Amino acid sequence: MRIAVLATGGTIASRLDADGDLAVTDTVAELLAGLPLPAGVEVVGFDLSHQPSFTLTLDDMLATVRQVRAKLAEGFSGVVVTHGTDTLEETAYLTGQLTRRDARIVLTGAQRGADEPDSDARRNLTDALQVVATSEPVGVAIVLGGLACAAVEGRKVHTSAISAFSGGSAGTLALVDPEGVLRLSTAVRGGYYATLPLPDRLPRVDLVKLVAGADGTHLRASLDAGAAGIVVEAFGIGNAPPAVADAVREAQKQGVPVAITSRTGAGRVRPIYAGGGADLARAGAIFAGDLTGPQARVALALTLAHEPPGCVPEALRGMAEGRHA
Ligand SMILES: NC(=O)C[C@H](N)C(=O)O
Repeated sequence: MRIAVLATGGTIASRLDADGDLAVTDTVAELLAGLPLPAGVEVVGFDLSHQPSFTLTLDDMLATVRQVRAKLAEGFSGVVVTHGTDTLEETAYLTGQLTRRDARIVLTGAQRGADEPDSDARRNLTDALQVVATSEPVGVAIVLGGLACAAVEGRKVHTSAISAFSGGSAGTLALVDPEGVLRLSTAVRGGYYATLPLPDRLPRVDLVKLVAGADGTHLRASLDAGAAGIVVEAFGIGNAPPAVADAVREAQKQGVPVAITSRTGAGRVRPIYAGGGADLARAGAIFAGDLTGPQARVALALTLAHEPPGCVPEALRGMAEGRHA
């Protein structure tokens, strides 16, 4: 089985520089040097970029997905992407919606630099190769800290712990250790735009997190900045003060969709409170299921790039509910 390893940068490829700061240094050849490979696996490495993931844009991430699709089209059986963990969930969500749910694609990274004695860099890459090459495909996944979660479910939940990713309510797809891969579940969401050509670029979509006493200032700033869509991390089950609903109405008038998520990080949003979510829904906001703010932001950018304006709400709900385009 031939596996392509696409390196983009991140801590997995970083070492301390002369100032004592972590900086991306390692090439894919250095990442792979001396790495134990699963039996029957041949690996070919490609350097896509050398960036910490906090500098990546959605279009950089789209370029990575383009390379992932290209490698599969060239006949590679699977692809591993090495990536910084800070924004890995965005690239993972994008990849997960733009490729087939059962494709052999794994994204991985590390929490400790490659020159730390207890670095997780080599272990995570070894685990990623095990998962991507396992006999029954696990699907498009994030592998870090000994577990795999679905690419469209994963989110970074710890600043420094080795086990920094969670699959949220969807849980864990598989455990991975030197014994091998132990499958636990199957992803039900993902692959929404797997069969369509990739868009050339993704539109600007902003994410606004609400705090008590918030008004419409930040939504209006996003409109002024030319955002094509806005995601709000609202309170609880999807509530916001009336001033935010006023800003949603303004966005609606300008043809800019606003999606509602919850800043709680788990559970589905529903428009059930008078003066809160019910007013947001009447103002035209789209309730984005249980997507996190960053997931909904990528999902909204994807729907805006693929759909005529009238179909954006339905497509966004479809992605959140695990339907397929
Ligand atoms: N652990 C990491 O990879 C974090 C790093 N700052 C990055 O995202 O590039």
